[in-house]
Amino acid sequence: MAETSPPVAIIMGSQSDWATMRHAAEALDALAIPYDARIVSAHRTPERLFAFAKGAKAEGFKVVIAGAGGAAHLPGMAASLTPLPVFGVPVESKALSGQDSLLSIVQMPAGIPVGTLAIGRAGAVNAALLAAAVLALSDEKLAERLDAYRARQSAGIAERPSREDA
Ligand SMILES: Nc1c(C(=O)O)ncn1[C@@H]1O[C@H](COP(=O)(O)O)[C@@H](O)[C@H]1O
Repeated sequence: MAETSPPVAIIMGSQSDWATMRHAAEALDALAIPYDARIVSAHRTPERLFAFAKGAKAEGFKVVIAGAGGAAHLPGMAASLTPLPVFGVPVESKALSGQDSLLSIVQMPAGIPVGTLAIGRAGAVNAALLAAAVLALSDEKLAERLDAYRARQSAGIAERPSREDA
């Protein structure tokens, strides 16, 4: 099948996850990496999950970023259905502050890995940066953009703390 999809799929269990997952999208934007963002739920849209994950590689995706909260089965189920690398982002839940999401994603049985990130925004950003690092292995121009991103980040950190917040 012809490769038509962008390299990164960002999937999430619910519209409510976008507030977190948009940070992954913004990090990919900053690196000029195209992506497709979709709502896919192992619980609420299992057929959609199955179709997406079974077809993701043939569609042309290279990496999947999957964010979910609470009983966050989406990343693990996606990983069970695709050979692509899956990075899981635990979305912060109201009841348990994302501890439930984190443990649901990180405790995969040996054999079906999900690269699990931190809870919330930092995890979403870092999932995008890990996806970028994977893609940069075979894309020299992207590797340069990733280096520049890190250099800008370093340059933006003051050497001494401002005392204004004290
Ligand atoms: N964890 C999952 C899955 C899944 O794992 O398939 N599908 C939806 N959800 C999660 O339910 C939470 C609440 O969803 P709503 O805000 O729609 O009630 C979301 O964080 C979503 O990721």
